[in-house]
Amino acid sequence: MMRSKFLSLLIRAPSVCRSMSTATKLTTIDVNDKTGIATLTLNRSPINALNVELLQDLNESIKEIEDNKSRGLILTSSNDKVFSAGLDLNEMYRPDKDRARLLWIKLQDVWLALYSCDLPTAAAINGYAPAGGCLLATVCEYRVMLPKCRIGFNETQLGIVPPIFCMFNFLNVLPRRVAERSLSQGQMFTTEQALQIGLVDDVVSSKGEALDKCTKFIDTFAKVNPLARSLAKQQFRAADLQRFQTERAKDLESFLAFINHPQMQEGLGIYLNSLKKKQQLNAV
Ligand SMILES: CC/C=C\C/C=C\C/C=C\C/C=C/C(=O)SCCNC(=O)CCNC(=O)[C@H](O)C(C)(C)COP(=O)(O)OP(=O)(O)OC[C@H]1O[C@@H](n2cnc3c(N)ncnc32)[C@H](O)[C@@H]1OP(=O)(O)O
Repeated sequence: MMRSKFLSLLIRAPSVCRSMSTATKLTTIDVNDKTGIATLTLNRSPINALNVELLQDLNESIKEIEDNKSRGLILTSSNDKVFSAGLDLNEMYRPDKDRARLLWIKLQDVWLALYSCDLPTAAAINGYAPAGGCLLATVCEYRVMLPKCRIGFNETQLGIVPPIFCMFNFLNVLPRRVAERSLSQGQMFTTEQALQIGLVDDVVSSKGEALDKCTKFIDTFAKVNPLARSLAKQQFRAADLQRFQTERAKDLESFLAFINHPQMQEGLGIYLNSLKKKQQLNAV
């Protein structure tokens, strides 16, 4: 209630860029008054690892942007090196059962909200985007990336089976053969490789340019009837959405079974440790 009152006040404010930031600030929303486009920024320090709270916040922000009839949604990160490090591995290692369940449900919700989003969506990938980071980038309709970053679904490299929604995203973006190979090999692509295979649409040298490119992409729909555009998008995605709904419960149980497997736990522990060790080495 308070929140919507606050929002309506902001909407009337005559600023060029109005902020609809959520109270927790794990994501922020800025709506450009000139273009009507909302920029949704991931803002969980240090590396936008997707934990329950960030995913919950992301869901609320997507809904807020849709409800406020923005003209489009641009997803980006406040970190200048990492778009998102993917799922927070601490939620999966020695997990709290209820939180692990919630984590997966919230991830499914975010995917669903973006995959079926009425608005045109674009990702300004201003840093590394492994696994869940790649999921957020490839669920959008357009991607632009900064140089010297990496993107991809590295799950199989970690002994993890990529869920079906990773497959849906890749099949929307890449030729089937490339999608299958890169998912099953857990390939991570440099920015330049990603451009070459079509995983990203463009490469630019700054975040500002990335946001401009995303705005231009969304502007290409300016003269298209919004309902027709939205229904055409839904039509393309209907079969995936139907399959997702059919398999959603099973997908959740598979995830829980998978992360609770002793071998998976051992592997996760080693991997988490190696990430921490990397920092220790850097400090030497
Ligand atoms: C039906 C389905 C059935 C089964 C499916 C099962 C599982 C789920 C499957 C798929 C969905 C998605 C899965 C994932 O997203 S798994 C996460 C994969 N992510 C990664 O592998 C990224 C690892 N991180 C990195 O490569 C680098 O950290 C990064 C390039 C992102 C940033 O590098 P930078 O040098 O800037 O920072 P670091 O010093 O490396 O990290 C800082 C700090 O953060 C910790 N860290 C890093 N990544 C994670 C993470 N994903 N979760 C939690 N913590 C992370 C790192 O250890 C450092 O911590 P500290 O030393 O304590 O400061």
